[in-house]
Amino acid sequence: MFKINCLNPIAAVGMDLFSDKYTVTEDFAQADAALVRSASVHELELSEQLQAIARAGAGVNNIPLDKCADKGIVVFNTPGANANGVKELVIAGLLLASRDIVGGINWVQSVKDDENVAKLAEKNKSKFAGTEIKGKKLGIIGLGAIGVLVANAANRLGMQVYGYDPFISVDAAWNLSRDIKHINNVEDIYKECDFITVHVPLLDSTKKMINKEAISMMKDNVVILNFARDLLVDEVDMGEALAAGKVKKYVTDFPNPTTAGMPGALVIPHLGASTEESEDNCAIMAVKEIKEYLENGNIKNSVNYPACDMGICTSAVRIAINHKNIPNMLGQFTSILASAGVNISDMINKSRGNYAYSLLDAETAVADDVISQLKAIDGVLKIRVIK
Ligand SMILES: NC(=O)C1=CN([C@@H]2O[C@H](COP(=O)(O)OP(=O)(O)OC[C@H]3O[C@@H](n4cnc5c(N)ncnc54)[C@H](O)[C@@H]3O)[C@@H](O)[C@H]2O)C=CC1
Ligand SMILES: O=C(O)C(=O)COP(=O)(O)O
Repeated sequence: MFKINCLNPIAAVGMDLFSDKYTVTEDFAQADAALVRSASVHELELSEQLQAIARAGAGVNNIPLDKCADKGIVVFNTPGANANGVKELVIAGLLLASRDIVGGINWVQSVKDDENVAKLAEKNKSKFAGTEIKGKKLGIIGLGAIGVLVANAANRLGMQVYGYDPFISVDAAWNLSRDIKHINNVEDIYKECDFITVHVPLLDSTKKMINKEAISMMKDNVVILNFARDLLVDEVDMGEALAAGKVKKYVTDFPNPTTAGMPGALVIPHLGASTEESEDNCAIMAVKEIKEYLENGNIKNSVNYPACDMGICTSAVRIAINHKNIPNMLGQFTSILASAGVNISDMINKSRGNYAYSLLDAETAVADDVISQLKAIDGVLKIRVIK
């Protein structure tokens, strides 16, 4: 029986995929695998029993990836599963920044009991007038699952779209409309665009990428949208740029003590992925990843271990070994098995950075002391007999 812990509520349509071989535990310390959305895993103790964590979503900055890898815990995310939800909110953000829809709605509430509300509206509506997005220049930093959808949608709404992503994947490039202007230097986005939206992961290399220096290169009255992570933007610099009138609006999906009351900021309570469809898509993908890993040892969409697929085990035994990516690991595995008279029918070994993963299928049962010998090899982080 596998024990699953949910650190956040996970959509039922995903949880329902767990068969009667699984049970849900309230206790993270007892779990074989955990599901999480934005809850932080950084402070949690990682038990020996924990095999996998699946992030039902894209950003994995709430999970200590290297610490997990070092304990042989495979971390997954669900690439693209919530991208449409975010894209739609970004389009809403473009519109909310262009016309004072929020101010107008709040104003109506302030006169809602006046019987002349209709006349008052006609008299006051010019205070909330704005501009259209058609024809304006939109710069997109990060053309992954979300950036590409935003680019194509904004293009269809008549915007001139500029895209920057030095690490764009082949798939993303294929999906990008040919109308998107390919930018090689992010400064060209800063200098040219009326709207700039950021869709990169939070990494050391991207932290505070939108700062005083970047903003100083931008057009006056620029609108900046951040549906990626608050720490990508130096929000103290942002507050100053809004106060100085350099930035017209800062649309962010991340309330915090700096942004929540910031004049000129439109702050949304992290709703990008909070749609029924995105929540369902993420839950289904995350649960399938965990099941495939626990039941067959196969790894798909991991962010700290290599992809690895040896199908379903048809031999007597399957052993999964999470280990360091150092020389002679396979040599040691095979010689220990050979000395024990175990014939290997199939095997696979994949590496990613400092970590590697091996699956070995054997034709006969493998004794516990042989597994103990494998476990004792220097560089082995975790070992499981799956079947
Ligand atoms: N507001 C919300 O609810 C949500 C927010 N997010 C955030 O959005 C981020 C992006 O999500 P996805 O598009 O699904 O991820 P993704 O991994 O598909 O795309 C990220 C893209 O950023 C690019 N990139 C990395 N460093 C870059 C740099 N320095 N300059 C330009 N491009 C760079 C990568 O090459 C990749 O193409 C996530 O990491 C997460 O933080 C994601 C989903 C929901
Ligand atoms: O997928 C992401 O990166 C998100 O930011 C979505 O977060 P959530 O699952 O809505 O807490």
